[in-house]
Amino acid sequence: MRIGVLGVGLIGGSIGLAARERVEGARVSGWDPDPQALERALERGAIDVAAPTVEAAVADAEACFLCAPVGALAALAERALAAAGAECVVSDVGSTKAPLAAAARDERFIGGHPIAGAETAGVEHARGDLFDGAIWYLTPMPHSSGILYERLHRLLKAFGARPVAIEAERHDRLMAALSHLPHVLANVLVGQVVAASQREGEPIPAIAPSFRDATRVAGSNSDVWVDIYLANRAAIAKELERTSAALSEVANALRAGDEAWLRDWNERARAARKELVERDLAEGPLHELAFVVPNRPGVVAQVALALGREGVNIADMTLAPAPDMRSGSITLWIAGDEPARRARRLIESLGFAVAER
Ligand SMILES: NC(=O)C1=CN([C@@H]2O[C@H](COP(=O)(O)OP(=O)(O)OC[C@H]3O[C@@H](n4cnc5c(N)ncnc54)[C@H](O)[C@@H]3O)[C@@H](O)[C@H]2O)C=CC1
Ligand SMILES: O=C(O)C(=O)Cc1ccc(O)cc1
Repeated sequence: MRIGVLGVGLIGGSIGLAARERVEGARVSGWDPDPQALERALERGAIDVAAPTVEAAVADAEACFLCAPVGALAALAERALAAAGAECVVSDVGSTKAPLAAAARDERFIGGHPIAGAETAGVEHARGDLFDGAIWYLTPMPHSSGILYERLHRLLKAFGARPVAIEAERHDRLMAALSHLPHVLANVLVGQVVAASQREGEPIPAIAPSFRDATRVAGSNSDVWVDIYLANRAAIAKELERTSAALSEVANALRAGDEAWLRDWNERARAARKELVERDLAEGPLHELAFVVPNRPGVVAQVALALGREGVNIADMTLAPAPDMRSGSITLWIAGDEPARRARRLIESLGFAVAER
């Protein structure tokens, strides 16, 4: 499979490594506006070929990933889509999806976002196993090609990831809370401790483990994060307002010396964190669900989004058009008895009869 990677940094480089290590016959063509980054990607074995232009990297690709900072993605998508063939799926890895709204009008474009990474930058830190077990959000539109969605899903599975469909706007609101807020808070925490040290006229004698854990992502790659903050500024600002309100509530309980409130608040946080972390790890026996759908645009996106919305993970999928091309057979593999039951109910509620094999 020929794969184009535009922007060969931490994430683009990891895609290149994952493809070259795990996808039979993969040939990765990379491009980056920074010639040194491109050279380092070649040295690291993250790409097979250093392409001289976007067009050359994309020319005969079957899949193309846009891996530049979010602020550069819209223009890059336009260029890549103009150069890509009719059968090439074009995706991106941007941490926010709103900037790709125009590109998403093309049936070959399916937005994406791996929830894996690091506070580091550049291909030096890229890893072929970076996406193992990681959720990889996909944002198909009703007009997105079902065939290309399936190809992308399969490729991401080969990278070790767990693709999950979600609407672009929901994705951005969710990420504001789940990823962007922790990055803002890490920066604020560092600032608070520096200010406390100055106020006390004391150097900080020792860094507590809790401080180290909670501030790991402080000051992450500015080239990437300033773009994310700007692209999702309204949703992040809203999250910060909610956070301020929550902090005020804690401050009030502290001033009042409200032991019962503090105990209950702390217990609820422990239980909620445990549930969130364990839910991420939950797996189970694989169920194979097959159903026939009419061959109309949007049907794959409709099914994938319905399951994604209810937290049902599609472990694997295949799509087989009938010979007359008027219908197609979709097979989904769902891990866990309860998620499989839920998936079946959801698919049936969309009007499709499900057979379990
Ligand atoms: N770092 C992380 O943990 C994660 C990052 N992302 C997203 O992945 C994307 C890339 O981030 P990283 O790989 O971490 O950054 P990076 O800084 O390691 O790599 C970015 C690369 O893009 C190149 N670039 C800059 N402008 C470009 C353009 N116009 N066209 C093509 N390439 C261009 C840079 O030269 C650099 O090599 C960002 O959109 C980010 O939001 C997504 C998930 C995780
Ligand atoms: O290092 C971490 O914990 C991260 O949070 C990495 C990360 C950064 C940006 C993303 O859009 C997704 C994941």
